Amino acid sequence: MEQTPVLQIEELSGGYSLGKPVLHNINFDVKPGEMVGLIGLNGAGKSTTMKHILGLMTPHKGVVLVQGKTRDEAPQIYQSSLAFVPESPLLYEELTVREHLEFTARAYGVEPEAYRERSERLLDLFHMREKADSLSMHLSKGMKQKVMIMSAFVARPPLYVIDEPFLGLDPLGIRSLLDFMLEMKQSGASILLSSHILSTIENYCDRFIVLHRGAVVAQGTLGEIAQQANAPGASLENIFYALVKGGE
Ligand SMILES: Nc1ncnc2c1ncn2[C@@H]1O[C@H](COP(=O)(O)OP(=O)(O)OP(=O)(O)O)[C@@H](O)[C@H]1O
Repeated sequence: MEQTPVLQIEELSGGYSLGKPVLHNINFDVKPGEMVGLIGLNGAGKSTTMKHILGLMTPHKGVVLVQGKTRDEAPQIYQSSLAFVPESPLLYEELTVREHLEFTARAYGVEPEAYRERSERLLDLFHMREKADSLSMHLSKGMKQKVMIMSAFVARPPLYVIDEPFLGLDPLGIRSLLDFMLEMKQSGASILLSSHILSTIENYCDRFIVLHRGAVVAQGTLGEIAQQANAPGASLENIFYALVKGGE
């Protein structure tokens, strides 16, 4: 049976000014338990797509549905159904790591018992226990990124929107993140992940959306996009190259 998507993007055109759209007629969805990779060159429109999903930008045309509703139809359900990990960490300098986790847990209405269990596990998993009571302004770049990631995972929403999370993480952090995303996926969560590290995401994502100059030029499983690129059996990197070369 077809599962109802957690995220549906239908005919989305949008951007920063009405006369100059950045996204052109984008269609894709993310179903429960799926990890979908959003890939594209610098400036292809990945972050802009994510900003539309988060409701930070208004579509010029088309809709974004989370759990079947637009943000205007059900703002509270929409907002509490997703967590975002931005490309660059945005933290409150004078809050500690633990305070960030508590703050997010409260905002998402996480029960205290669940919060304790989740936060303890995340502190261990991301090797941040030693820094749990440090102010965020005293953390390294990678540690700040870890706080953003841990905050999203403490909330446990049905949909994670994750923008280039690997930059700045050490190899252990990357592995912890990938393993934890797999665990969330297995428990039914949906993940939309953008990254340029194609060799890393190739084996983790169920499907890929290839954006080029603001339009979807291919989407599907690795095998499906390989067919679309006329590159059967190729690696994600070579498929991607075949899809976007020429357009440059
Ligand atoms: N705040 C902004 N105001 C106007 N134009 C913007 C703004 N942010 C991005 N753009 C433009 O929108 C287009 C898409 O940018 P976007 O940030 O979505 O790309 P991206 O795929 O996330 O790229 P990257 O891989 O570099 O993060 C680019 O042409 C960019 O110049």
